Amino acid sequence: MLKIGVIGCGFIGGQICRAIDSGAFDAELYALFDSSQSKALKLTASLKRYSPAYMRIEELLQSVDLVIESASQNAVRLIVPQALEAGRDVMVLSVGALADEELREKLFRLAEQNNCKLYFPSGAIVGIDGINSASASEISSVTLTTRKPPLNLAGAPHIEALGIELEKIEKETLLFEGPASEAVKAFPANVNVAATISLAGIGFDRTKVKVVADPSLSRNVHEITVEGKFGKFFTRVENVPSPENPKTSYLAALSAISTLKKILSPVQIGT
Ligand SMILES: NC(=O)C1=CN([C@@H]2O[C@H](COP(=O)(O)OP(=O)(O)OC[C@H]3O[C@@H](n4cnc5c(N)ncnc54)[C@H](OP(=O)(O)O)[C@@H]3O)[C@@H](O)[C@H]2O)C=CC1
Ligand SMILES: O=C([O-])CC(=O)C(=O)O
Repeated sequence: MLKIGVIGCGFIGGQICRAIDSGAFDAELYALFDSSQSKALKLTASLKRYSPAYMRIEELLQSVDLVIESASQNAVRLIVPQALEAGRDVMVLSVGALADEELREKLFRLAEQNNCKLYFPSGAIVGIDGINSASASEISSVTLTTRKPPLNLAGAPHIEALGIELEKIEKETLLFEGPASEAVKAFPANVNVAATISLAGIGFDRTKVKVVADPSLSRNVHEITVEGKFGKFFTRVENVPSPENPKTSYLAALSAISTLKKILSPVQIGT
């Protein structure tokens, strides 16, 4: 059985743990880590089948087969290189960290050198399958427009730096427009999806991102437009936000669970 260690026990980590705990996978939830030990212990106490140990990172990396990062971009920088050096496969949710070219190249090099897999789930968007297919030929443009209820953007460096008063936004307002490389730094907990799109498609500098605060919304909406030799496609998803962390959409957790299913399955559907 595949032994799994989850780093980050918030909304996505919790959903992944509960899915494994349901017994639906040929996998064992073996270890947890979170910067808040009490959060990890509370999660363990809520499980029925498994009782994952709370471990120091070094111990966790020596004990599991697959590491799932569902913590933060900082955790990717600190922990994922060590995980790959230890020969572990890694699923990364805080994909925005890979906008850093040096880190990205390091992770890809370590994965190759150590014969490890790096998995980036589709997250809160639909259309990564199409971008993957289209990228087998030429893609000319990719645009992501993310619309969220204003308060779901709270705490983002862009909002803090510009002193934007989110609670005073009364109509649809464009807050950011620029390349994915800048978007993921401006909104590290809101547009990791821009990084996933960049990795699948035409890179962080050519992928265009708009972030819009819209007080008429109750859902996190992501629209993607892709043009290339294949033609053109447009996707739009209206995501139910997590009640625990409304920046994050429920679909992001489901995509991680689905990626785990794909890893364990002999049958692979979709690109
Ligand atoms: N790829 C995608 O499509 C999506 C990606 N995400 C990203 O996935 C990640 C998880 O999201 P979500 O579950 O909603 O987040 P939560 O905030 O609910 O949970 C994250 C947990 O990880 C902890 N944590 C943060 N940094 C570290 C660290 N360095 N080491 C150990 N624990 C850490 C946090 O602790 P504390 O609260 O103390 O910081 C928190 O308990 C986030 O980075 C989020 O931005 C989210 C949605 C979509
Ligand atoms: O969950 C979402 O809607 C998207 C998100 O937060 C991210 O990509 O970081």
